[in-house]
Amino acid sequence: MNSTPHSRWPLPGAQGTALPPTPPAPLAAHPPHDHDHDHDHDHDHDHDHDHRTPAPVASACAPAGCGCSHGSSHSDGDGHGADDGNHAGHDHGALPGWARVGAALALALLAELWHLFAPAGHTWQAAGMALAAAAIALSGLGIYRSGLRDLARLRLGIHALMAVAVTGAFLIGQWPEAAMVMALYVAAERIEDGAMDRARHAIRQLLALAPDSADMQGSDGQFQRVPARSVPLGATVRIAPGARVPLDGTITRGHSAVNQAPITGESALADKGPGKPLYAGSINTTGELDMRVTSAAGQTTLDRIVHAVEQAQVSRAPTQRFIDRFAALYTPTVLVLAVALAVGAPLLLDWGWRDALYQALVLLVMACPCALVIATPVTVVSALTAAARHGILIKGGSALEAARHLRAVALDKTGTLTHGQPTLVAWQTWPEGAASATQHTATAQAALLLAARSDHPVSRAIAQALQAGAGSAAARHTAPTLSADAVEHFTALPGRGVQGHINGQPLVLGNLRLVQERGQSSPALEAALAQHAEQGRSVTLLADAHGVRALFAVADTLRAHAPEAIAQLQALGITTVVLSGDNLATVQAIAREAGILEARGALLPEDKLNALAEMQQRLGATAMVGDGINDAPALARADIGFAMGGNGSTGMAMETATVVLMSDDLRRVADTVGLSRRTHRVLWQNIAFALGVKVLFFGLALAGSATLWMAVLADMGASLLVVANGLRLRRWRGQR
Ligand SMILES: Nc1ncnc2c1ncn2[C@@H]1O[C@H](COP(=O)(O)OP(=O)(O)OP(=O)(O)O)[C@@H](O)[C@H]1O
Ligand SMILES: [Zn+2]
Repeated sequence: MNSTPHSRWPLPGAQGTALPPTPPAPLAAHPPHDHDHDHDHDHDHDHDHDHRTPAPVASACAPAGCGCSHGSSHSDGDGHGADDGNHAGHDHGALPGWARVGAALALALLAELWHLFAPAGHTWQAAGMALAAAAIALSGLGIYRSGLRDLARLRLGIHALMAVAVTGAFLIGQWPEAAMVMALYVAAERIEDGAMDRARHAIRQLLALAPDSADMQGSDGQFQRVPARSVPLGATVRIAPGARVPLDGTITRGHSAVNQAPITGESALADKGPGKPLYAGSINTTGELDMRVTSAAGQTTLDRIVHAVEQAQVSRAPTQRFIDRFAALYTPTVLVLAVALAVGAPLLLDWGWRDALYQALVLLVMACPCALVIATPVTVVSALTAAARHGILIKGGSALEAARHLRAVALDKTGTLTHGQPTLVAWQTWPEGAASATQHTATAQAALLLAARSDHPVSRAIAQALQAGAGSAAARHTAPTLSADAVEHFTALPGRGVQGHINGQPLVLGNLRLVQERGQSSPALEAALAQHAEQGRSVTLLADAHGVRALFAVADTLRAHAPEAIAQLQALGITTVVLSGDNLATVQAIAREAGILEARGALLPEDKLNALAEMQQRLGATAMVGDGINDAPALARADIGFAMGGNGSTGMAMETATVVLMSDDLRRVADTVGLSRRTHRVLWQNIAFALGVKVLFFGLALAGSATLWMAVLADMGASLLVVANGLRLRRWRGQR
């Protein structure tokens, strides 16, 4: 339970995350780039990426070396990790700018017209060929260069195939077509490149929501507008009504309704006052607020969301790995077929060698798996972005794809089904009525001291309530003397409570399990506990060496959307189970309220892990939803770990989880499953379509009636359609 927004954030790439290792340069190292995504940024961003990420950046390219777009055209497949630095430059060398592509297209068109209308004769013919050659040179030099490099390494990249196809077509007298094919191919690559880039950087638009300047209080007490980047931690910043919050902070003065949609995806306004966290990018609607800055520019929750999504895009989704493997086989297979056609058709089918060669060249162009290969990353990246915008931070394509297989969801109780902010509703000394007034006060003091040392929600509830009592009572003057250091040998007992010595006396504050283990339980005590448990309250006991001295009952409230969320999961055919460290009767009461049929209580962290493994065995793929340190092992073990990311969650849980629910809204679990199913549908629509087009052209080529530029246009058309279909996911809205 940390209290500042920045300290309880999943540190992308920190130990134990599902993210790939964080590259050394954090977001903050690129502040100038971070906000300029409105103009043509292909270059900046790709370079940005190339040195920030160890893996190929969501590059769709198959190991076989498809040259297909995505700002990368990695003809040097396996060289990615090794020579990141220089392939960035080489990629862009392969693709000329739009001006040159346009000029090449115009020249190719001219060559085509020349071919049709120019009078016969060697001079005219030669001039036409020169036009075509110019078009090819303008657009295709980079392709030739990387194609040759691939050939030299005995790798059959699409660039090599294109170079061969275009040269071959030119040589067999199809020079206008050769020119058109090269120009169209390069144009298509550029378009895909841009689309992929836009999809990948759509998440960056979130960053623009945090203003670049802040009204900071100077040493003279006056507020002055300064660049947000120069605001130090701890500074006071004022946010006018209607303005956006520039940095993360804690409110020090004022009350207002705040729209936190960029962070939580929740456009419902949150009422906030002193002590509450504010997130950069949120809109302050009604009142003026002052806040103490808790995270510098580049380190805000918003920055971290964007960074986490970008990291997620780097990791390859399973479908993508499958397509990559497929593409690696597809290209050489088509190549073999092309050679077979060129050699076999004249011998076996009596085709003219020119026709056979031509159709073989068509097959070479078709060997490009572009549409197939771009279909997956565009779709996955769009889905991850849409999810982030709705407060679902998915840390990798694998989790996105896995969610649709979920058969069961295990939920933690405290902080997940409930708000995790219990309050003390009753306390009494034990045995009942035996304590004098002084003993009563001393007991409260001891419990307060122990509880105050712990971050556990139960302890905090006890400490808060007893503190308030102590502050107003006659005991006020004794409180300062027994300060926190009055507790010696303080230890947390996970799943049980805490222990420590006060005035040399060993004391424990914990649950019934702890007291039973110490042999200090009794039927009377357990009966008293059962009464509270029936009402969903958790009971904590204070005990010394001689026995139980007091009993504290805390109650937590069910999250508003919990019953609806559980119903949604059940409607999806997903079994829900509560796994809690709290005692069983209490857990059962809360589970009943939420509509969950199965409840397990009194679980230690390792028991939670075992319970989860048992669910995986019995029910199939199981997710865990949790918020606490005691949930971390189960979150890691689960097929998908969901962490509550809003108020009160522990950084540990968020680091371990593969999905963080920024809004603490349990309905997002069902939403994630829905998005996963939707993504899966789009992925396979795309794959089927891209393959269908290839099969169609295959047939046409074998029938001898495909033309080169039809093949290129079809490849381009298929790529564009597939990209458009994938981008549709950016508009996904969840179930509401
Ligand atoms: N620091 C503590 N102070 C007081 N009680 C504690 C403390 N730690 C654990 N307990 C007791 O042990 C029980 C189990 O704790 P644990 O942290 O494993 O689960 P929890 O967070 O309360 O519940 P859940 O598993 O549903 O989140 C708590 O319900 C509480 O009664
Ligand atoms: Zn292609």
